[in-house]
Amino acid sequence: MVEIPAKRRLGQLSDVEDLAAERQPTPVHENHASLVRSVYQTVWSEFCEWSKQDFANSINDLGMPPADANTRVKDAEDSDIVGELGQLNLQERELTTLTDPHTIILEAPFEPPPSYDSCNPVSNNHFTGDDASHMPFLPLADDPSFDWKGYCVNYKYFAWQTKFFDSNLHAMVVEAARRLHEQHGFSYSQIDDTGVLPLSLTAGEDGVVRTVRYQGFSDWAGAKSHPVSAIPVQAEFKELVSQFCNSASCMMGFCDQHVNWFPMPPPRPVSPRMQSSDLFSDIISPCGDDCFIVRVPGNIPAITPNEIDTFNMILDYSPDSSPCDLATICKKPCFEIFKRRRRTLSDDNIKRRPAENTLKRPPRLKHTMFNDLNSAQFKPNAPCHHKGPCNVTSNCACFRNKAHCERSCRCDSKLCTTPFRSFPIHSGLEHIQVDVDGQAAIAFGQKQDVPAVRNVVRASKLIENATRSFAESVKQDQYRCEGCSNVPIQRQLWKSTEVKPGSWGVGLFLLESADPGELITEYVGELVYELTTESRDDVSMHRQRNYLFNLNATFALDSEFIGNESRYINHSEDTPNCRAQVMMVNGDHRIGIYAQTHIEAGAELLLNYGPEFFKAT
Ligand SMILES: C[S@@+](CC[C@H](N)C(=O)[O-])C[C@H]1O[C@@H](n2cnc3c(N)ncnc32)[C@H](O)[C@@H]1O
Repeated sequence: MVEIPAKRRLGQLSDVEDLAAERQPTPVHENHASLVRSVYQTVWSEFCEWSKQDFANSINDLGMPPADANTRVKDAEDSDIVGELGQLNLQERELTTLTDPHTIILEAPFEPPPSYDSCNPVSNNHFTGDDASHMPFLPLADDPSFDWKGYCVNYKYFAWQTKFFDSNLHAMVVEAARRLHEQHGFSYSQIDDTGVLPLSLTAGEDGVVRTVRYQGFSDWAGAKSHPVSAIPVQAEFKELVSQFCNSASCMMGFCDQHVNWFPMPPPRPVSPRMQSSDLFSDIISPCGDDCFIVRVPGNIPAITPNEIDTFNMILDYSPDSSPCDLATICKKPCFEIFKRRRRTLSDDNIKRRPAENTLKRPPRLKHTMFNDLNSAQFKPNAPCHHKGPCNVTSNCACFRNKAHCERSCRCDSKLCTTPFRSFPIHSGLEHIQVDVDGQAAIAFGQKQDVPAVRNVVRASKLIENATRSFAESVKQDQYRCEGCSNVPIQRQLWKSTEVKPGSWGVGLFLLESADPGELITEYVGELVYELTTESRDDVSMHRQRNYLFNLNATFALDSEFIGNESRYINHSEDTPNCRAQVMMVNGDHRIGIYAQTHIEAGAELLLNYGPEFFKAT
């Protein structure tokens, strides 16, 4: 019998995977490694057997009859057709049967087009930091004038030496892990601890549990189901949660930029607050014929222990989810899930959530104030009066205090950075900010360095006046903040554009007109550190095409490999019609492209890249 280490005992569980491990029967084999080896070997031989047939089918799909065991692939030296075009004879069984060889000589009547790399479309910045030390491929390998030796200095390995992803190997490892987990009660870390499988399941970013999600798999019937869903939900849960962005001000789902900086805290079990009958009130329409609101649950079929575990785990963390949602996750009919929930969570033990209008208001502070963990050292900033964003150039207190803007900086009028607009009123206070719907007013006092001045103004008369004059000011467009481009950037209110041949290679053209100061688009790409900027520069300098944008003291934005249409905006020193501006948006620096003059629909967008750009390339 294998001893479960003390830290894995119930009541001291640190994570979901441990929980999953606890729910499984204790492994009965003395030697984990030999069991893992034997399961992996079985999977391996099943897979190889299947892949032979799969290979034959693939060849068949290409129009060739499947090769039999006697088929011999011709050696290169046997062949008299190597390097020549031939006609494929589909009637023949031999793999290399090509007939009627002839050579075609193409005379190139035009210059080859400049080589373009593919660029994946994205709508927001992605954090890359530094490129890995392995090189995916040698760029410009067919260009003798490229200094490939100099370029290689930036890397230690070729990717195939260290990071070669063999999807067949992944499929086998995942299937072996599934069998070990489901049939023998192994957790992922127990499997990894044996060191038998050729790939680690849990090794952070490179662990199969994570990378398997991005892989395409062949349709191997040997795996019980698709390998991704074959991973037991219990073990995947913690991994999945960590993929969500935990930045309160980020508006992107599956945000790639903050995930490493603001990791989600580990999930914690939640007490149920809804009795079974309460669940009906949340459903607007049935999810299908099996929905619990239309079908009376009768006898329900038995389910496997693993399915029960999955169901229990989801109830632990999300007990008040609708049965319709639970049914989708558990892949079971909705009425069945409802019945199981009622059986598992008895109404007698559920303390109902009070109806909304009986909710007790939490005690309020008398005044809304800053709440800083290090309050003794905390010095609120005076609002900025400089032009442009809070950055290294402005060197203002917001910038020096880092992230201070996100919490407190509501810049002075004409520089506001949130959905608030500022305007003066005659109230003895410096100015009042009213939100765009005119719902609330916040007063700023004369002395911004006293925290208490950020009181919510309670005098309803004042709010009423403020709201009225705000509405008037908006109508008259008097207080339009020229520098306030955060709202359009946050909401990605981009203009329609078109990419087509422009003044230099490909360019970007407006499809609708833009007025001065209007946001046209955001320059997005990879956030990279300086070292990576330098190594990427080797290629862009050689090609004379560069998509790097200096963002701040730490990062550059590179839209060479991922980006949006803004990467095609060409340069003009004398007649630029748009300008780039680095904005601090909810704590992140982002680059907005704004109209500098009135731009008619159809015009090419032109930006002044600045004096350094063409010196560098
Ligand atoms: C951000 S990209 C602009 C899109 C680029 N035209 C393309 O085809 O992908 C910047 C590159 O465009 C070219 N470029 C843009 N404006 C230029 C100009 N006024 N003079 C020379 N080259 C220019 C340079 O090769 C520069 O490195």
